[in-house]
Amino acid sequence: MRIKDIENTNTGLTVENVTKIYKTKKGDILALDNVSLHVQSNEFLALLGTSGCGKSTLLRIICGLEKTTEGSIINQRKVIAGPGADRGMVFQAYNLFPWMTISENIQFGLKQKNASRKQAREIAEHYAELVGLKGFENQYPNSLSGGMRQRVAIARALANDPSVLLLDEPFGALDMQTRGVMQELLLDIWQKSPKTIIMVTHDIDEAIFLADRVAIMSARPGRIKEILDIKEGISRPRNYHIKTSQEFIAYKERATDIIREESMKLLK
Ligand SMILES: Nc1ncnc2c1ncn2[C@@H]1O[C@H](COP(=O)(O)OP(=O)(O)OP(=O)(O)O)[C@@H](O)[C@H]1O
Repeated sequence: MRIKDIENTNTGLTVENVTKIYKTKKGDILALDNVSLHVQSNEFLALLGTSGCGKSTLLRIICGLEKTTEGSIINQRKVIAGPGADRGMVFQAYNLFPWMTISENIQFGLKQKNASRKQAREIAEHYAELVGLKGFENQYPNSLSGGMRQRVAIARALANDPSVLLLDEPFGALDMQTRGVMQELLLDIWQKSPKTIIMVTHDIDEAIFLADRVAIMSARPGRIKEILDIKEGISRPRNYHIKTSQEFIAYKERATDIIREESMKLLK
C-alpha cells in the first residue's frame, strides 16, 4: 500500500518500509531492514526479539527521536517528522525529574502545552489516581520504590493524552513480583483509557500476557519474522491464571522457538 493510501484509509499507526543504517567510525550498521507493520487504533502490540535486533531503534523511530534512513511512520494518517504529543514514550530508566514532586513530574508535558495551572493539577491528580498513586502527589521520586517511579513515568506519558503509548522495556528494572503487579496494572489502565500501545520487552510471558499481537523480529538486521495473533487464542479480560493455560503455553513455545532460532544465528 502506498503512503497516500494509508493516509487516506487507515487510522492507527503504520511503519512503512523502514530501513535504518547507523553510520559509525567502524562502518555502517544496518539495524532495521525494510520493516513494515500496521498497528490498529487501541491495539496492544508487543515487540520481541534477540538482543540488538533493533527493537529500541524501531520504537525510537516511531517516537521521532531517531530518523529513518528509508521509509516512514504514519500515525493517524499523518507522516511523522519528529517527536509529537500524539506519541508518549516510557523508558526502562524512569527518567523522572528528581527535583520535581510526583505531581509536577506528571504535569511536565502539560505545562509545555500551555495548560492552566488548575487544569494541569487536575489532570495530574486524575492520572496519579489511575496508576494507584493518589496521596503521593507531593512526594519526590527518591522516596518512591522502582515500581512506583515507573507508575509516575506511565502517568506522565498518559497525561498528554497521546494516541500511541510507546513502552521500551518499562518493567525491565523491576523484580519479578513487582513486574507481575505492573503488568496487571497496565492492562487495567489500558482498559480504562484505551490507547494504541507498542511495547518492547525481552520477556516472552509478558508479551503474550499483555498483547493482542506479538511481533517477533529476526536477529540483526531487524525484520518482522512472524506475528503471533494472541487475541485469537486468549480472550480478554485477562488475569494471571491464563499464564498456565494450554493456549498460553502453545504461544510461548512458538515464540521461544523463533527467538532461539534467531539467537543461534548470532553464534554463527
Ligand atoms: N546510536 C547508535 N549508533 C550506532 N549503532 C547503534 C546505535 N543505536 C543502536 N545501534 C546498533 O543498532 C543495533 C540495534 O540496536 P537496538 O538498541 O535497537 O537493539 P535492541 O533490539 O533494542 O537491543 P536490546 O534488546 O539489547 O536492547 C545494534 O547493533 C546496536 O549496536
